[in-house]
Amino acid sequence: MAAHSRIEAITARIVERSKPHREAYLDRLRRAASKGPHRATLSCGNLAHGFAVCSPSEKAALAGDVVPNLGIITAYNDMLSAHQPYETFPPIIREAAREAGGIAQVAGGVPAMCDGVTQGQPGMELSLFSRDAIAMAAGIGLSHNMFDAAVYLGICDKIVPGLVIAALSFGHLPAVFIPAGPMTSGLPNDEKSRIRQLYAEGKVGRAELLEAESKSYHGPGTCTFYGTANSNQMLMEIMGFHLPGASFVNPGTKLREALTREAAKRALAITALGNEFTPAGEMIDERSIVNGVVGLHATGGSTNHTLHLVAMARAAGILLTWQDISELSDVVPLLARVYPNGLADVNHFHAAGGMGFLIKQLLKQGYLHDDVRTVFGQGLEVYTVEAKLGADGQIVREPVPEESGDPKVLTTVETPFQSNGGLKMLTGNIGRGVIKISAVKPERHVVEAPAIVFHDQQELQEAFKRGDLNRDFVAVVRFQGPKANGMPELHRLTPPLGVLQDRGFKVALVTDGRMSGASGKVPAAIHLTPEASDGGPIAKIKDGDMIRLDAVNGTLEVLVDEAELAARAPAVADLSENEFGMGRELFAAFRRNVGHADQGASVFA
Ligand SMILES: O=C(O)C(=O)C[C@H](O)[C@H](O)COP(=O)(O)O
Ligand code: SF4
Repeated sequence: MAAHSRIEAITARIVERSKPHREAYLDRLRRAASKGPHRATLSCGNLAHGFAVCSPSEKAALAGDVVPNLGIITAYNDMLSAHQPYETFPPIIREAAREAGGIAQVAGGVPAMCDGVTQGQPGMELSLFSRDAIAMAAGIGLSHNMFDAAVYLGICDKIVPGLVIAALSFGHLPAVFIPAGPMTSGLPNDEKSRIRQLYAEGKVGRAELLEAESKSYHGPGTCTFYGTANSNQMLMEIMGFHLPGASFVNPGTKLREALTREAAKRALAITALGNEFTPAGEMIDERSIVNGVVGLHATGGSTNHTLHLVAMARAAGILLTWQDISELSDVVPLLARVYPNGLADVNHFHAAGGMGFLIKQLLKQGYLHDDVRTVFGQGLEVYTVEAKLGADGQIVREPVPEESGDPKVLTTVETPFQSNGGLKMLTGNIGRGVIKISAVKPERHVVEAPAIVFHDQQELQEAFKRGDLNRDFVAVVRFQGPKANGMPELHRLTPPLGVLQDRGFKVALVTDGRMSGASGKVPAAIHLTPEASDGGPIAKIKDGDMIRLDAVNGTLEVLVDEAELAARAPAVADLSENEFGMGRELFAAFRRNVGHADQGASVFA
């Protein structure tokens, strides 16, 4: 079915805008691909180093140019529950490669930060920059140029975006992303958040809070809320980087291992040495990017992707804007209710029909481009399935049912939870920002209240503890942009602002910083650009100024006379504390060179 007319029109606009960049990108990619297989361009010395630890038969194979070699880029570490399962993946991939007549080598590792561990801590000021550092690190691994395809082991917030930027920078190579799957369900996310609010009010102690947190985050796998990490899994499947049905199968299961083996074999099958050559940079085009944005809206995905998708697209010469994202949100229905947009978690989403059901529903009314290339072949129709383990241990893929397994979690395109995706761009005299309202009650979509200005989230938390915030107000938390301090997530603001909102006060947040993909219930205008440290008007707001946040009409205004606002001297913040400690001194060049939020907050362009 042809794509929805508005989606076709927005896609065509992106194609037109991107043309010079995309054409230059594809030209570079095709020149690189023409030199493959890439080992043939290496000297004997290069090769000898590259296969020094391989077996004699592997050396003989790698010395030639007919046996495909798979590069593994791994983001394994024990800090992220989601990435810990990757410890055992390389030997499984190597064995699967051998079974398929190929070879696999770990090309390199990349760093991975758990935003849950660094949330509210100085380390969070490295989080966004870690995306581009991950892309660089993956590039270092791939630059050995020993490979005919690559598989990427990464799941969480900045890791998948960084790996996609690398995969598209090495777009002449096929790229398959291999997930490890979600943690099994523990303490429900809404119960965890209730305990957090009780702790913020001093009604429970640290022991009760730690018990609740530990019951929620209790084992290997991705945290089960629908934050940035699980939005990444959705994106990788709907954009065709995952195999069909791979995203939300729990780690440590036979099906998980079978999917890992299958992904390794599939990557070897789509190299230039075979008949289905699928270079990543040709596979991903404007339609794939639009499909990703559609999936983000249809599932109420993380606001972080208003940064990451822009940066990822740019790596393939595709220019995606917040206006595109906002206009797609206006037409794409919300079909999933997963925490923080509901009470369910990703395991419930998967059990209700998961990605196969979602893609089938969106294809039905042309919300997705079906005529796209994927690692599994041509078109998205083959993704309207559920992957299961057959009696012989092989993967079988069955068409998803017509009905949702739980209509309260995953609904049909005929009966959406909302007629739009709830991720809006905001414009006005404070600059440009974004707001996700899929988790905000309708009566809070418009907030007008006096500003209270803070220069970091700790100040707000202290004011809350002093009892100074029991009133209607808009918290303006500024000097949190990429040039100021790396644009941290300010997710620790969610409990106090949630308590005040539950007490009946009209509260909202306006910041040049970020929120977590797990944030949601409080109206928050985030990613304000230009940021306070870059001449942004947010630096001119004073305590008591009336702020009007209107998510219905997409506006954000400080209600101050234009001449007076222009005449005000911008506030200045002392950021000396943000320049050193916990590695921040290592990222000074990133703070100096990072681009605007609506350009992806990247150091690359
Ligand atoms: O968006 C994602 O995927 C996240 O990683 C979520 C946040 O970064 C949180 O920090 C982790 O959730 P909390 O335990 O509520 O702090
Ligand atoms: S989902 Fe977020 S909090 Fe959970 S392991 Fe990944 S980065 Fe850490």
